[in-house]
Amino acid sequence: MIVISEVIHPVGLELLSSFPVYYDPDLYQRRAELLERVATADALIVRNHTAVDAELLRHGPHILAVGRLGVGLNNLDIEALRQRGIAVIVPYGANATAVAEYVLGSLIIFRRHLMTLARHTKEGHWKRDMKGNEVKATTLGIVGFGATGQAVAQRAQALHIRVKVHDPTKTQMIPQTWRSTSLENLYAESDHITLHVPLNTQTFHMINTQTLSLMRPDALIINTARGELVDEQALWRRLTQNQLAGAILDVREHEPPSVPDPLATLPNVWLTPHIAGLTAQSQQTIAEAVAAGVTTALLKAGKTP
Ligand SMILES: O=C(O)[C@H](O)COP(=O)(O)O
Repeated sequence: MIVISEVIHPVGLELLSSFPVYYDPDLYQRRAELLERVATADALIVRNHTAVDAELLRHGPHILAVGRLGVGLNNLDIEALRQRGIAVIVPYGANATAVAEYVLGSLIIFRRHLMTLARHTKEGHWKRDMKGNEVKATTLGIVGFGATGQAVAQRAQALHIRVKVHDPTKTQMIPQTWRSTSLENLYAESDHITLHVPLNTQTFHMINTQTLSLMRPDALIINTARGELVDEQALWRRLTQNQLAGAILDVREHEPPSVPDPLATLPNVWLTPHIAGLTAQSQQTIAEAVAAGVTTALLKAGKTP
């Protein structure tokens, strides 16, 4: 039995249809039932809401493979999975284009004030005095140089944006002209900063009062990675002191954020519901890759459809 506890593109269900599948896109919300369901599971397929931890693995003694319909792994206890010898299927890079297009698209729209102008114009105004800025010759600081950071850098270069990258785990892969001497310098030099690192103990609240103080007052922060990378209270303080141009946040410390949401009241903060990586194309590619990976893992373990 393959248990799928969060939403998957239909192509994934089709590809897995030769195996018995239990699919409930809301199952992650009912933990007790999920723990019962995994008792007979050979494989589990999740997005970012299902905590695949020691407790779940205890309840799923037969699990051979875990498929992740995305690339962030902070909801998976990787060490526990490794100890059990469970195959972890991750479609690395499959939503990099989606995220990179979101980052560059929203950056241009923000710097040209296009959301405000489109609203004003529909309201009957003809306001031609709100001059936007070009992104050409500005500096984009990219934190993290995995598949997504690389996709952002390539597109930024095509737009004649100066690219600065910091990723101590991939220094040799970063072209010399893109390398930032330190994270502090990247923060200080960038007109726009975009985060593409995983959430872990080192990256939790990496954007905080101290690091925000290094940034220029006209800097824009874009976070499409994980909400917990940003100390939202510190960000709110910085924004309300007019010490930052704005923030584009696709991910939040709590999802959905609790109401009232102080950040939502600020006009220079744009919020989207964790969709930067979600396009028709990325979801299809991800489902195909995870279905193929889970199938291979099950066949290898002698589980025939
Ligand atoms: O980790 C990811 O790839 C993105 O945050 C999307 O996550 P999701 O597919 O679990 O929604």
